[in-house]
Amino acid sequence: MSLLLNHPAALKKAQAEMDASIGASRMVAADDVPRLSYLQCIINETLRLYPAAPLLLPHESSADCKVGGYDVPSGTMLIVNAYAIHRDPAVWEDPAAFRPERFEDGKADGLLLMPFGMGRRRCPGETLALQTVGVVLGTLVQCFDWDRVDGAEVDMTEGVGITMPKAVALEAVCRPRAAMGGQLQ
Ligand code: HEM
Repeated sequence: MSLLLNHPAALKKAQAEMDASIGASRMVAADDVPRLSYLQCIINETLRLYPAAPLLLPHESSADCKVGGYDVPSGTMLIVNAYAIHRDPAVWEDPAAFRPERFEDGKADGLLLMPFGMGRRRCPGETLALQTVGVVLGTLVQCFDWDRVDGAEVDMTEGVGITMPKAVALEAVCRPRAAMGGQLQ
């Protein structure tokens, strides 16, 4: 929501997708999420810029191995900096920019996006998490018009932690959309 408030054109585009694919006679449901392609692009782009677990979880090598030419002995703690990988300018064009369109039409397929980790210890809750985020964000976009408080840019400064909190909690103004009145009673 913070990124959408700072990028009103993306918010309008998400709302238009919601209106075209679902309309106002019912609220977005879990099985709508897979076909809301722009909403998915927004979620991917948000998890790219602000992965909830920026260093994933610590891993330990179970055998001697080589990673990127470095010898890694068995029993070494390995930390993967997904935050840096997601902002690598060699991979992502204009990496600091919020641009959900970079994920449209499979354009980012094959690029290293790993907010849920990779391999055998990848997050087992990924499907549930993406479905839940899709329904919650989709509902907020479908049912309300959003504005920043006094028009001021939302502060995106990152706080400190194993997960990445916002340093300044989000405050925003929302108004029920007239067309959704029937659903919000
Ligand atoms: C947006 C939401 C979520 C994000 C961004 C997320 C991200 C992650 C990440 C980065 C890891 C570590 C992967 C690695 O180090 O390779 C992880 C592990 C894990 N996640 Fe999630 N997760 C989310 C939601 C969930 C949910 C909803 C569940 C359960 C219902 C869940 C259960 C787990 C478990 C059990 C592990 C440990 C897996 C293992 O070590 O084998 N996560 N998650």
